[in-house]
Amino acid sequence: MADTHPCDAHIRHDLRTPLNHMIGYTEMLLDDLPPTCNDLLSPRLKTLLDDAYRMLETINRPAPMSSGHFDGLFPDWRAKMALIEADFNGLKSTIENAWQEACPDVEKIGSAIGNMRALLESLSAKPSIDLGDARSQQNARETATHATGGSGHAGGHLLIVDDRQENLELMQRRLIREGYRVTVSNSGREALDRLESEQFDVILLDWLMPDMSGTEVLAKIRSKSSAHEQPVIVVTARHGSETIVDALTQGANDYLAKPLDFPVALARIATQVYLRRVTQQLADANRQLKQFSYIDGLTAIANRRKFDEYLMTTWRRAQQEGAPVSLILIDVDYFKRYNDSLGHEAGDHALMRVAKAVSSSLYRVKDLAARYGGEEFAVILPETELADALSVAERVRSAVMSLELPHPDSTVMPVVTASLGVGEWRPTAFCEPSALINLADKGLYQAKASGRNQVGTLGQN
Ligand SMILES: Nc1nc2c(ncn2[C@@H]2O[C@H](COP(=O)(O)OP(=O)(O)OP(=O)(O)O)[C@@H](O)[C@H]2O)c(=O)[nH]1
Repeated sequence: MADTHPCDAHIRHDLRTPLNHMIGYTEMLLDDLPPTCNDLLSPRLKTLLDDAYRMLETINRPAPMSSGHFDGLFPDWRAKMALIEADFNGLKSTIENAWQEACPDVEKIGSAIGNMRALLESLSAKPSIDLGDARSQQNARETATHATGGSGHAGGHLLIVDDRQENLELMQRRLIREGYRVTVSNSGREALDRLESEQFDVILLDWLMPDMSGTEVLAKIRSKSSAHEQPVIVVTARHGSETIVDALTQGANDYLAKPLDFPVALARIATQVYLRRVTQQLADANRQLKQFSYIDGLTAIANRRKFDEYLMTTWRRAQQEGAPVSLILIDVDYFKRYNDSLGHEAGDHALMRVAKAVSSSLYRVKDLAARYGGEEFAVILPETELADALSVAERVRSAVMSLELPHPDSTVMPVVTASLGVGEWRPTAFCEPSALINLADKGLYQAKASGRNQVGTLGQN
């Protein structure tokens, strides 16, 4: 239903608040009734709920309530209020006689009814009703405090943001019973502080709050996380489509209207929790897939694609910082002969061992060993000068030879050996990584030409 005037909306909101509390506590009591007193108390609670919902219909009725005398605008309120009070008194006397312990929240229902009566009386006492008065009287009666807590199963971690303590308490208790972990904040500011250090599956955000409105809180949340990353369900007492459209266009994932229809609220919360989980799983799977796409299937070290990307990243950083980059190219000697004499499977096995020897020879996290292609490997050494690169290359050469993999057909040694080429470059603005690859390749050619199983270099650019 659309509110007819902004003042109407506020007065209706103020009237709905104690009524919603009363309905919420009554529904909870109904849910929790022990079987022994179910037959006795359940009809009384249902009658109370029916009358409360009738009152709610009247409050939501699209008649202007912001000007004129309240009794003229809402003539049947006394009769409706009296019915609710009579229902409650009957309920209370039954409970007091026998079921006090089973119904711990009955006093909360009573105090919500008391608040409702006081608000209606104060509106009725005015010569003509006025928004400012209605709000300040209600606010004076209800102090907003905050509470945190809640434990439960891994149903999801929820943050409820609402300036009304009763709203927080009601929702928190009901959601905890559904298996959620629930944290509450009584202001947008406090909620934003929490978000700095805590993660929530879903945020239930009250739209109308005094210090920082739901709109502002949502804007701040969306400046940091998308709707996929941080679902937000706006909870609004305004039923007009304008508010709902506003909330959704500002990035809310969904909305709930007050008074909360609890089963509907549960279904919507569960949907958002589920969607967030699925989105996270998808993101994890994509991350993993990306990792796999960078790994060589045979040797399990970085593949050529990773090599190309990492060399480019290293190159760009070195351009900015004026740092040197060194590269080692490694070629297994006479590997065709190895395959031919011992078989392709033995060749695969040898390549796996060589890859392990190369990567084990690197001590810094930022150094990258990759399979460059076939029986060729490469090592990228960021921020490394030629002298240091030459000693890493020597370590690699020695590690390969020390594997002592028999190579009956090699004219270098009777074991698998490798030739290595090393280059160092300080990249300037206009040169590309291919220059460094060419330099290292010339070093490799030199190593081969000089008899293999050695490190060759043409130096630095
Ligand atoms: N088993 C196996 N062999 C491979 C693999 N990739 C490339 N090779 C073989 O490696 C050999 C490389 O041969 P060449 O390029 O002639 O080089 P080489 O025999 O090492 O000779 P030099 O480089 O001059 O010492 C080829 O026979 C390829 O089939 C692989 O994944 N597994």
